[in-house]
Amino acid sequence: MEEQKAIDIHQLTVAYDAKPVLWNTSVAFKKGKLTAIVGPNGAGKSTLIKTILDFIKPVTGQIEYFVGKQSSEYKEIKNHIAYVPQNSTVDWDFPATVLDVVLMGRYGHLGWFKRPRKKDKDIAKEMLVKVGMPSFSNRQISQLSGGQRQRVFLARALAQEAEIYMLDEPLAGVDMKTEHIIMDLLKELTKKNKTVIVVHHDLQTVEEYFDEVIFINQEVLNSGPVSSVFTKANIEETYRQDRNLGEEEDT
Ligand SMILES: Nc1ncnc2c1ncn2[C@@H]1O[C@H](COP(=O)(O)OP(=O)(O)OP(=O)(O)O)[C@@H](O)[C@H]1O
Repeated sequence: MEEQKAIDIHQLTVAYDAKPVLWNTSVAFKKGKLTAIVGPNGAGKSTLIKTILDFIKPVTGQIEYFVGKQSSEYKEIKNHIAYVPQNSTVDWDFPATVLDVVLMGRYGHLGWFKRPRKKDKDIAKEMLVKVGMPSFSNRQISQLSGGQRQRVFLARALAQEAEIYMLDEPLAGVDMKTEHIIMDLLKELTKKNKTVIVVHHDLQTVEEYFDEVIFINQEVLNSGPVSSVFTKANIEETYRQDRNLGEEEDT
């Protein structure tokens, strides 16, 4: 049986200030799988995620989203995609409690009055238990460590009860215990046939953690099951210095 797609990307080119950073990229993310996006700094990994999330408009190309069977446009399915941004890109001085942040994940589920109901609060609290932070509900987010912040953002994504989860470097700067908590929760999602896409930097753990891998360096160079695609040759091709033109120009 052919595997179902969650997201299908066709010939995507994305540019900043008319300078392309992703070229003619075609790739599919499989439903119910845990996929790693790997590639060197500046390869376009975050750009790909942000384009999927409609934060950036591509120069050319299309993205199809499959929530259920039919292909849809982003605006129709946006509540079904949860996003955990890179820790470093978030303003953590913003005055909000941990529970406020996790409740933001419920926004797409709120009714006419846009006020969280008891059910939303219960789900948010349940997700804080899942990430091992039930006693942090009333803590200001500015008063959290890096690993705790990652877990709060993961709890927010889980509270959204989405179909597709996109995480940009969720393991950056976290200790081994937190890394295992995060990866166990992501695996649990795929067991419920949810799709999980992770920008990942640690090549040592790709085989242990992921089902699928996408090698990217300004274009998708290889993609498929980790068992067949995560090879030395593909790693070397992706991380070859002379490939990363964007990085070299500024140095
Ligand atoms: N807002 C922006 N304006 C202009 N150029 C940008 C912008 N964001 C990213 N870039 C450039 O686009 C290229 C791809 O960046 P991107 O953040 O997608 O890479 P990445 O693979 O996620 O890198 P990293 O592993 O370092 O996070 C880089 O050359 C970067 O300098």
